[in-house]
Amino acid sequence: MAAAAAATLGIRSVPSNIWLHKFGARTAAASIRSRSFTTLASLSPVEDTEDIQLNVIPKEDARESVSSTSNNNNYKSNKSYYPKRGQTLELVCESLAFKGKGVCKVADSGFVLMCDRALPGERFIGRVTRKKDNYAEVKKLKTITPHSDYVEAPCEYASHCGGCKTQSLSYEAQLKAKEQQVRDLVVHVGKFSDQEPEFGGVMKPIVPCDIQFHYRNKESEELDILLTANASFGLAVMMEFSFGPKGWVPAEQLQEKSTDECVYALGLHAPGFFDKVLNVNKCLLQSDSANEKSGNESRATWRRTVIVEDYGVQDGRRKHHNVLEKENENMHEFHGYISFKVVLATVQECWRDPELGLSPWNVHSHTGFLKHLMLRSGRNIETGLPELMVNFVTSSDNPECLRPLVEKIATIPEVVSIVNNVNTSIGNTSVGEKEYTLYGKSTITEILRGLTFQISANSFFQTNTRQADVLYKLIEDCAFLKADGSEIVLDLFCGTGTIGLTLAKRVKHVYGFEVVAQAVSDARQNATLNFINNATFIEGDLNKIDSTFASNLPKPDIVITGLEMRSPMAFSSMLCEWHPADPNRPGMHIKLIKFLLRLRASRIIYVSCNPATCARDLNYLCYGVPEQNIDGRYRLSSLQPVDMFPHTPHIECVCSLELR
Ligand SMILES: C[S@@+](CC[C@H](N)C(=O)[O-])C[C@H]1O[C@@H](n2cnc3c(N)ncnc32)[C@H](O)[C@@H]1O
Repeated sequence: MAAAAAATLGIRSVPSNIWLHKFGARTAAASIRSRSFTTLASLSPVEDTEDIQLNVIPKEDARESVSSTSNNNNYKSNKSYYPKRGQTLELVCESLAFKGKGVCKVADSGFVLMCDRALPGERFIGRVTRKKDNYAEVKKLKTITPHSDYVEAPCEYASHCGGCKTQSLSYEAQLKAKEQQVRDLVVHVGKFSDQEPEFGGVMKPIVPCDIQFHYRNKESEELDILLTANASFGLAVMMEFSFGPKGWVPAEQLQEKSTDECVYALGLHAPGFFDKVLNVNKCLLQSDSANEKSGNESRATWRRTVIVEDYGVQDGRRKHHNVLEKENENMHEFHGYISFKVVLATVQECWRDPELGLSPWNVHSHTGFLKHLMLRSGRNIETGLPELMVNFVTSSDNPECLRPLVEKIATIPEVVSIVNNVNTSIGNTSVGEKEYTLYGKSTITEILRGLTFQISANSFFQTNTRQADVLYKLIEDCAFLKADGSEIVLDLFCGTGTIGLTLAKRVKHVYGFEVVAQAVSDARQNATLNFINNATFIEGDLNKIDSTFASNLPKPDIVITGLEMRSPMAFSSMLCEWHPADPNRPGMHIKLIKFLLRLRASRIIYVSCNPATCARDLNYLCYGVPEQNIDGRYRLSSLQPVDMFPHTPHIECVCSLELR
């Protein structure tokens, strides 16, 4: 069957490397070796090692011994080499993989080493920290030669915060790396052949995020970057801060910081640590470099200067509001940002006050009250001005404790909603079992593709509204709607109904499925708000469907599937073996894949923010799952990467599949 599919589709690679289903160390090495690469890990001693002692691997430590030396790296091996935990190597980063980890390879064997914060082209010394059968993780100890697309990272937290890992890579290089990553995954996981002429037409160049060019000065870039700071959140639309009992200060800054800065933190998680919170205070409030700028001052800088100089956090709000009211245009993200900054400053200013009796959540002892502060911005649909939702996530049900904070925040004009999500679980999630509205409304609004959307605290909404507009336009283009009102659209993972509703006016009916009750209720409300009466939203878990799923609905012509990235997936699907029936695997559940293959809608538009699982699911839909006797039925007609979040590892893909 697979062979037949290959013949029909033309662009499937010959399955000599079984990347997808049997990706053990041997196959990994073989597959990687079959690709051309010029940068290799070296075992040769490094001259300038200072305190870093490079380990030359003893023969007995390698599974297969290392032989002679000499090639570009003065090293040559004719056998595989597998480094051990604790060993120190000189490495060159070749490319970026999922989650922005740098990919390096051992000479000749092609054994893969992944290193956080290594950037393509960078030569560095790294220590192996974790070893798996088919790859190892490495901690960067020292850069020997930086990558060639180096730019100065504008944010002071760049090297410590878990969000914007690629700030010091030029934006062009970031785009190139993201595009390459998608291409690699589609070829090696999806098993589509990039050697076929059709591939060029299928794989589109990445769509950049134009926000890069909106605020040209460094200050403004810093704003953008901060707004993308918490990995999954985007530009001026949503930010999540965590409370912690002890602030985390990077080792190199310990000397500079006063000790009281380490006590009770509210900020961003240190990369890779669920229990370390980097206090975000100065970064959002500092004015130094804005004040240094003169003459050629952009509007953005001017606004920022106004805020910084005249906008006393407590007293100047009205003044700032007046400034905002005089402004219009498409600057609402920036306005939203300023409001974020003021809310954060206000909370930072008073939450530690002992009289309030508020304590931060301790992830180890499971004590404390305040877990997260979530800020979400939308737009007032009449004025276009930003409106903000402030969401306190607490560990227990005691909203009255928040009253003094609420009173202060409520005086910020842009704040229209303050809610409290109560999450009594010991986990770190922000969705509460209970939600209280402590001030104003329980939702905010946003405008997207000419429609108005209402968003609750726990409903998904694309976090970079400006780029979401671009994304949704691409989806609309891929849908090739007849626009004669005859088609049925099935919008899976519909969130607040955004994608389906943007198509609704040109089709017969939209059916949306979503697991979060609040989002379903928002979606229904959004249909009403936009006078759309041909959309039905249904609550349900798409991982738990049975053979009767959607059997009572008319057969859809177009299926949109807009998946979510779930946290623990990393790049494992690219490098590790996985089982297609594993219900915990991220991406689409195999039951859903089977459903789609049975359904045979003419077109599927698969929107994903995880190119690894996306590539795997595309493989299923096109080539089937031979182990389960499932035949593929689709042809990948286009794959469009989109950069929604510059400086972060995130990549969105819009894939169009046509029924064969
Ligand atoms: C990335 S969001 C996309 C939402 C929407 N398609 C959009 O573009 O705005 C993914 C959505 O899938 C929902 N979701 C996640 N797992 C689900 C499941 N098992 N069943 C149904 N919906 C799910 C989430 O609640 C979220 O609203």
